[in-house]
Amino acid sequence: MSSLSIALIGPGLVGTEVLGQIAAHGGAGLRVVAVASSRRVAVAGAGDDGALGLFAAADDALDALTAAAQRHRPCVVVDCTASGDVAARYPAWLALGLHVVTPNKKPFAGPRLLFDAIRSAARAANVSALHEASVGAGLPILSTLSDLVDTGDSIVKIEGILSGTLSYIFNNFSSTSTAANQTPLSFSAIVNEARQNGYTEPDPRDDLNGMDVARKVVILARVAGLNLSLEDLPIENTVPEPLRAIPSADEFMVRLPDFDAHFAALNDAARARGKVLRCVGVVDPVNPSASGVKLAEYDASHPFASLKGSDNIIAFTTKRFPNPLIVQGAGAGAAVTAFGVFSDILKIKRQVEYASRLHPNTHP
Ligand SMILES: NC(=O)C1=CN([C@@H]2O[C@H](COP(=O)(O)OP(=O)(O)OC[C@H]3O[C@@H](n4cnc5c(N)ncnc54)[C@H](OP(=O)(O)O)[C@@H]3O)[C@@H](O)[C@H]2O)C=CC1
Ligand SMILES: N[C@@H](CC=O)C(=O)O
Repeated sequence: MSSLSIALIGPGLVGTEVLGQIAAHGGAGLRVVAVASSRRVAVAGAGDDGALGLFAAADDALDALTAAAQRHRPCVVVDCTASGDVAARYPAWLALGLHVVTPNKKPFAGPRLLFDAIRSAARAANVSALHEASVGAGLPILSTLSDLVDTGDSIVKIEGILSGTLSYIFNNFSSTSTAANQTPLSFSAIVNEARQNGYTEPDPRDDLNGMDVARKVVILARVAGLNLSLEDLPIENTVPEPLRAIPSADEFMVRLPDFDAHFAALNDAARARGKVLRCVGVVDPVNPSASGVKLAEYDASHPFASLKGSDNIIAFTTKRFPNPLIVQGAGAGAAVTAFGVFSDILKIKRQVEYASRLHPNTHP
């Protein structure tokens, strides 16, 4: 018996993996009642055991998904897009009594008004809007931060490598250049690998221009109780100026090798000083103007210098943890991101089951 329905938007890399993990777990007691992309939707019939229909073209795919979600409450809308338009619908979904789970950063890092509207709509309708995977993919970063804040700790600083893509790029770039017996991989070749591995945003410039990290900095700051927005942050943009306005991501990738020498020079200059390049995000509640995204050089002995693969590392310095509490592990890729989404869904399922034991005949 399924106690919770799923209406999933965005069956791309992450969305397909979420559906795959649910199926591989025998359905996990969940029932998928709608799947929508930008122009197509498949929905289940109105009856309790209606199967998911064929994926059909629709101008109003999200309206059809919303109607199916309402018919099958309690239901979680799972947003696996990177869309601001989809994000703008969260307050309405929550007000309808639908839960929301997402790895999308835009709803929580965009306009402060939307962030506040999401939180107050969720409170008013007694439903959840969970987004663990929006920072650090499947790593327990937002849940750890919420627990620290909710139990009265004071956040002194949050600092870390928050991009799986930039971690992968700079970990590999510094290591291939320093190994004497290895042909160094070019910057553009490593960016291409990160894209093929599923670490980048749909447009890899959203990683390279610092915006993905900046969004994570804003989310961390807001969950920590600070009133910070993207406009308040200095953000270091590593995309070469002539490539910033190119319309398509594919064309950007074709032109990127023209700038390999520029990136090799940056890397070699750091190396000559015995350092490596790393892109770091900082939330500093004590001195908010020190918050931001920077490309900095680190000694080889620094914990940020020895990461592997797409690892993220986040250090929470707090009143209780003057020696920081550290969370580290793979911070991008379909499997770990879908794990973060799936585990948020299961948290809601447990709440729904508990509530229905306490108050049979009511939902959500
Ligand atoms: N990749 C990773 O490691 C991580 C990703 N994330 C986040 O996960 C999200 C998904 O990323 P990813 O799977 O790589 O992206 P993809 O580009 O692979 O998939 C995006 C999906 O969203 C759909 N979509 C886009 N716009 C709309 C819209 N307006 N209405 C309905 N559907 C829409 C697309 O459908 P169509 O083709 O029809 O446009 C596509 O199915 C992003 O927010 C990303 O930041 C978070 C953590 C880690
Ligand atoms: N593009 C992002 C994906 C996860 O948020 C990253 O590289 O970290």
